[in-house]
Amino acid sequence: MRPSEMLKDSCSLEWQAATNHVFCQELTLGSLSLDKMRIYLAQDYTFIDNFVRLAASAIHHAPTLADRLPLAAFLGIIAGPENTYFQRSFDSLNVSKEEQETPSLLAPTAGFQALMLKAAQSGSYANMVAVLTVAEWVYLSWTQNTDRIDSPLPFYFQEWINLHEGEYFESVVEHLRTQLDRAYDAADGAEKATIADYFKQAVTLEKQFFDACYDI
Ligand SMILES: Cc1ncc(CO)c(N)n1
Repeated sequence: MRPSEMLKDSCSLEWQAATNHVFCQELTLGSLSLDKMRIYLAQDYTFIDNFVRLAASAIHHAPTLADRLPLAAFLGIIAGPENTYFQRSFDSLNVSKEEQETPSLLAPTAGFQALMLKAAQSGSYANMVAVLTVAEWVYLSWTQNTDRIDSPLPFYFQEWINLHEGEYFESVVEHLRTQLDRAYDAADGAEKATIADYFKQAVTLEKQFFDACYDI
């Protein structure tokens, strides 16, 4: 079995909770309250900032140019179309400049920030790709797990789905999983335990990140 599959299976309850979350179901059905979407997007924009920094560290630590380039190309999507998506959504949903730029961080957002920083500062490529793989694979999985409706969704729902499904995004997740598989295979016992810990913490935070939008 691929190490990435084994890591996923070792926290399957948390994985199911994150990838079948009511937030994702409501978003894809168009029934998600706009207040929850505003909270989510403002929190997630700070997640994206830390994701870009962690991905940049991973790009630096990847073994070869061939390993580096797919993540570098993906950062271009985040810096381009995904960033524009956030700006257009903030405008359309009337999220204030203050909420966009300096929202008070909810606990899972702060937790993710700390985990990403810790992974980057560990200097271990394996730890970095463990967190990055979870972030993208959980999103691919929820787009695959959710139901769709025939009538058109507002762009701030539809484009968030589009950014996390399809052939290109599947190739990003496959690249990250392959990087994680190799780094895990090359790790010793203690390092493997650390990688598994990063993986599970990230999955738990993904679930809590959605939960937090309902707690306010
Ligand atoms: C919290 C979170 N996890 C994963 C993704 C996917 O990039 C995201 N945008 N936000």
